[in-house]
Amino acid sequence: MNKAFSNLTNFFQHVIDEQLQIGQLHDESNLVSTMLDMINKPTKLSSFKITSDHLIPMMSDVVLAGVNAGTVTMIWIMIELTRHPKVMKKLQEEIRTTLGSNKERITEEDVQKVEYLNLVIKETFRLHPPSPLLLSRETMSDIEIQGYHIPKNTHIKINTYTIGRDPKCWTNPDEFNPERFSNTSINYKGQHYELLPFGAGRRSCPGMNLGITILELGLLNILYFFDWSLPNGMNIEDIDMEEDEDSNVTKTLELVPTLL
Ligand code: HEM
Repeated sequence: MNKAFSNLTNFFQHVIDEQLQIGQLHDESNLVSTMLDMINKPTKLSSFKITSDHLIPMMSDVVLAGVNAGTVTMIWIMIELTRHPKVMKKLQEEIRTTLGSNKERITEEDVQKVEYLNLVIKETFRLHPPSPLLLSRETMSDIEIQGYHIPKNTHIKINTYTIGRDPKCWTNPDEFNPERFSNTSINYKGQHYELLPFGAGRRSCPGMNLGITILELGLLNILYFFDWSLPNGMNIEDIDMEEDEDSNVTKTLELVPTLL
């Protein structure tokens, strides 16, 4: 682990050095450039000041906390779409109709235009939250929950995986059915405790908006330009639906793209 972190730190330092060499500050589309720019800007005494010590930890947050959860969610979405061809067809038709034909590139402006994609994302988060136990919490005082006494300083895990499949919260909870979200205001922003893929409260995910944008942009691209099928000889029943044993669940899936 030390070796892996040391390699990662060297890599981040290399990216920073490269950016410093290019010397093009004020580029808002580039995170490293933006942070370097903030280091040089004067700040009010009372506000948070970014220094060069913050750079590598912040880059590592973005890569470690940000890349895996989005990647795993995208893989689970593709798995569920492959297992449910009618949903895949409906989604691709809606994407292609909404965005129009002959598009050369999907851009951020296209994100959030496709309502059904949002339902598919919510339904996948419900069944496959990428951080099923969230971050641990610790009780600050003795509390009583449903007759159970929980002492001060107890570590608590919130099991969003089980909540997402709880029949008290969801009708036919094991069924993948994005339409269940069509007439409800339930979203993943931390106010609805039955769906908490980004957690809730002060320690909820600060990268939610970026995570959702990356997810939508990636999915729009792969679903607009390509049709997807399982490799020859593989059937829907052969898809492994087990989560890997990991608190930050990982997953793989092999699919064959066909360019439209
Ligand atoms: C689909 C994408 C993502 C999902 C599902 C996700 C999910 C989560 C969850 C469940 C937590 C724990 C929240 C809690 O315990 O209440 C968390 C924390 C965190 N996430 Fe994300 N995340 C995503 C993307 C990102 C991105 C893109 C970034 C950064 C660019 C990011 C940065 C972080 C950080 C720094 C924390 C720790 C916050 C703290 O300790 O206070 N995440 N995320």
